[in-house]
Amino acid sequence: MPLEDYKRYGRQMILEDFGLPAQLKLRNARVLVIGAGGLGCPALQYLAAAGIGTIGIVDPDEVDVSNLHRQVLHTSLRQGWPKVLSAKAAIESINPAVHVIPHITSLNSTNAFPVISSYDIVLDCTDNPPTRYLISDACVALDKPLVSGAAIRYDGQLCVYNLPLQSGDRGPCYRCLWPTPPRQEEVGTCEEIGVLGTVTGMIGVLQAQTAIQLIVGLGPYAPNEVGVPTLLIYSALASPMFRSLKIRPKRNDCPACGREGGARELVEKGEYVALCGGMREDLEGSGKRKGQGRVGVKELEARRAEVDVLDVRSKEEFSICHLPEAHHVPLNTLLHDPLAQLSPGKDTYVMCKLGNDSQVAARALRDALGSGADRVKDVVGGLRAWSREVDQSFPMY
Ligand SMILES: Nc1ncnc2c1ncn2[C@@H]1O[C@H](COP(=O)(O)OP(=O)(O)OP(=O)(O)O)[C@@H](O)[C@H]1O
Ligand SMILES: [Zn+2]
Repeated sequence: MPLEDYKRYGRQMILEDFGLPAQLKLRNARVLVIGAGGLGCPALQYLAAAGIGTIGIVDPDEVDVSNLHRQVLHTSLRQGWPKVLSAKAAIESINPAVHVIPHITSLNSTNAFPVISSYDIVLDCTDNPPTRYLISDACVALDKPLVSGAAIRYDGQLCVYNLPLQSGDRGPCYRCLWPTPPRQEEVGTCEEIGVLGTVTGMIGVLQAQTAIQLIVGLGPYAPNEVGVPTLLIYSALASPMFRSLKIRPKRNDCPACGREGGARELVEKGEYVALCGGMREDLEGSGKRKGQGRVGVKELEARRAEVDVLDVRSKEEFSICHLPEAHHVPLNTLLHDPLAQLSPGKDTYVMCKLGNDSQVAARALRDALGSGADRVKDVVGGLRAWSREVDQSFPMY
């Protein structure tokens, strides 16, 4: 090891059960981090600082200002950079000895095997169910331990899937634990429902720590330990904040890890988006489609004085910004008693941030109304489209 590295890593090398051998294991290790966002950034930061020799990073996305409260490797000056290159630059300034391999691409069923195969351990730091199933299946097929993290709102989870056990067998995979994908309406993104930066930080750091322990063989992953797979549940608002659940062994009927070759076939079939309920076709908020019962923001602008504008966002979001004439009814209140929210004799234009919840609300209002339902419209693209197409000074969050 270079002389300087004795000093650089001295504080961790003197730890019991660590020493020079552990440091050399870290240097020889190859770790793949998929997603350089809220979880990936803190994970990468600590993996690099600890001296992991080779780190691959996969992400197709670019740095946006809305990432910076939690994606701590990216900076204001690197807005617009590919996240992978921004993370690489940050890592190189922390520890120039780390060899960073950039993969500026989305992991998909075509590239999963070639990308993952040359690494020893995989960290799932992504944010969507189709990718989680794909990563898990590919790790089962390639026999790689998978350190999986998730965080949303004030809550997070951590689990090691496909964990090598002392018996020679493997722990359960993601599919064993979550055989059925969540319904689309249960899946919210950070953009839609929010996340605290320190929560993704907690889970990302735990992912890095778990990877280090797996590489070195520490604690539950020491060679003489049984290595019981657990699901760690973190909730910043709960007391205690951490709970740990022992999870069941792998399922014999798991389509991925329950039979030889199953996982490989699943990756090759590549039906991940379909498995998770297809694209959010009818709930997409891109602002492009204007069907029956939908209006664009230009029409809202033209008619805002004569219609009733109903804003169905949460009270927190409404307090951040709203149209002055908007009348506020959070989605859940509206769904509880749709008709109570309608102003008589006026057309109602329903809006939200992106144009997803407003569709749900408008549908409920129309169903409740029966005849005359066409007086209820939802505003395509929501306030995001308003801030882009009508009033650029309107705050967007
Ligand atoms: N299939 C995939 N392959 C590689 N990276 C992925 C894949 N799916 C998601 N990601 C990346 O995982 C990261 C997840 O980060 P995070 O959850 O913090 O969300 P974000 O997309 O950056 O932000 P926001 O949801 O606020 O727009 C993102 O950078 C995203 O591009
Ligand atoms: Zn399984």
